[in-house]
Amino acid sequence: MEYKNPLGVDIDLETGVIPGAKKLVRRLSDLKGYFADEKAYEELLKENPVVYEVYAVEQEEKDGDLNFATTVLYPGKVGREFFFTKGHYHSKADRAEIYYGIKGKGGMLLQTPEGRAEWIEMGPGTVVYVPPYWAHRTVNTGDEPFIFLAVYPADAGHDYGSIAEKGFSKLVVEEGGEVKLVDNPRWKE
Ligand SMILES: O=P(O)(O)OC[C@H]1O[C@](O)(CO)[C@@H](O)[C@@H]1O
Ligand SMILES: [Fe+2]
Repeated sequence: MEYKNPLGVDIDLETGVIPGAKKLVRRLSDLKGYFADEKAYEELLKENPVVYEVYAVEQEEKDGDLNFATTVLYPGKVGREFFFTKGHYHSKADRAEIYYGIKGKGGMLLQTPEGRAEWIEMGPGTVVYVPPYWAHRTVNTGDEPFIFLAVYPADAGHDYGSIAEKGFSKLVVEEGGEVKLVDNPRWKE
């Protein structure tokens, strides 16, 4: 038997950086078609801000193993809609996931393939259980970076397809200084 070596790393709780992790950067241009307000998107694209960064420690895609990653999701809006991660189902749809809030303020938007949406507020210390089959997207509803940890099966994979095409059934927007969930006009089952 070949055993893997255990690993301990210290997440920088201020910046979300995991030393030695693989870094991925997603700018606004990587989120084309994702935001409802296309005019506001084109306008902000001139600056093309970084929307989020991911620091991932990933294993081979094998049954039984675990990956983990921090995400630093920056504050901002496209029109009324708060900055978010792309969001995905898992390629192996029955794989679950755990999120843990580290810093800042936000939430998770989840939905079933039929479009039943749930919103869970997140702050430092919040644990979110993402059950099998639920798509998940995190949203920054605050004015500082929203940082969290995700732990997910190494063979879960990311299925971005349907979310990229039609989004979630709800949009997370600012209305009169408050966070509101409204129907996404582009959503269809
Ligand atoms: O993969 P997305 O939807 O862009 O969101 C990024 C975050 O979600 C994960 O894919 C985990 O579900 C992580 O890699 C990262 O924390
Ligand atoms: Fe996931």
